[in-house]
Amino acid sequence: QRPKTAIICGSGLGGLADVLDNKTIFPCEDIPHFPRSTVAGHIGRLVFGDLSGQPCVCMQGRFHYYEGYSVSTVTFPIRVFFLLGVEILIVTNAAGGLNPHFQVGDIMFIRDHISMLGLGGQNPLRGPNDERFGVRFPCMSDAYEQDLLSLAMESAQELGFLSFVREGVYCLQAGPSYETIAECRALHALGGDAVGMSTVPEVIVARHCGLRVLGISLITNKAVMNYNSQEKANHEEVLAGELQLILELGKPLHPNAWVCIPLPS
Ligand SMILES: O=P(O)(O)O[C@H]1O[C@H](CO)[C@@H](O)[C@H]1O
Ligand SMILES: Nc1nc2[nH]cnc2c(=O)[nH]1
Repeated sequence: QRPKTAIICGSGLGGLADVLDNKTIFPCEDIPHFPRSTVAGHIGRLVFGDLSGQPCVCMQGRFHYYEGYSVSTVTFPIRVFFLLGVEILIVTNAAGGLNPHFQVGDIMFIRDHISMLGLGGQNPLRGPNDERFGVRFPCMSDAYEQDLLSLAMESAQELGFLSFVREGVYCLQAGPSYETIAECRALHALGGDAVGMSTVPEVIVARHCGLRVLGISLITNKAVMNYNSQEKANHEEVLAGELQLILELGKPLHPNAWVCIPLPS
């Protein structure tokens, strides 16, 4: 059965694919033209299976611009999903919290994004437009679908997760270095609630070809905003994020728990 939903697992969040039933797994290196995953916490394989009885594909490990790939290579899998018949894309990521009210372990449903890469000219749709996928000038004011966001909020409420579920604006910076204190302050002043190095190019390509998008950030660390702080962003802490959330939620974990994934039928 062809998947209707694709889920991209963020840093350290590949465990999400473990909850699929009837799994069929393809390593990315066996798929023609797919990039290779080079980052710790990104296994690099496509896992097909059923989530709550619905056919899904999970990309266990994504590709990033800072790995040396162009933004169009990073987003190649999205077009493959589209051609497979996927209609809904759920993008997840690990992100640093810019909003002072956010805590480590919070889940942020993405309301909107600010792309430092995109504003700087690195848009995955740059170049000749392939009309088979979408229009030359796609709208992005509705990039993150309100209905999916409301559904996600309802699921979070049903699961009793509202105390640590937020909504906010995700900022993309190119990486791989983490932000300076001044950059964190600037991104927050611009309206950013969380910062990371992924997701936005995937969302742009998904919206171009008409996929419905739900974006979810797991706040794995608080961005350092103050020169007196001794905190230092590091990838080990980012990868521990899922563990932190599992501890917070307690066990046994609801199969869809950490992201409250709503799958519209
Ligand atoms: O966005 P994902 O892939 O979840 O990973 C985030 O975590 C890594 C940095 O620790 C960066 O790759 C950043 O983008
Ligand atoms: N850029 C960036 N990416 C992250 N991914 C997880 N945490 C962070 C962070 O603080 N900054």
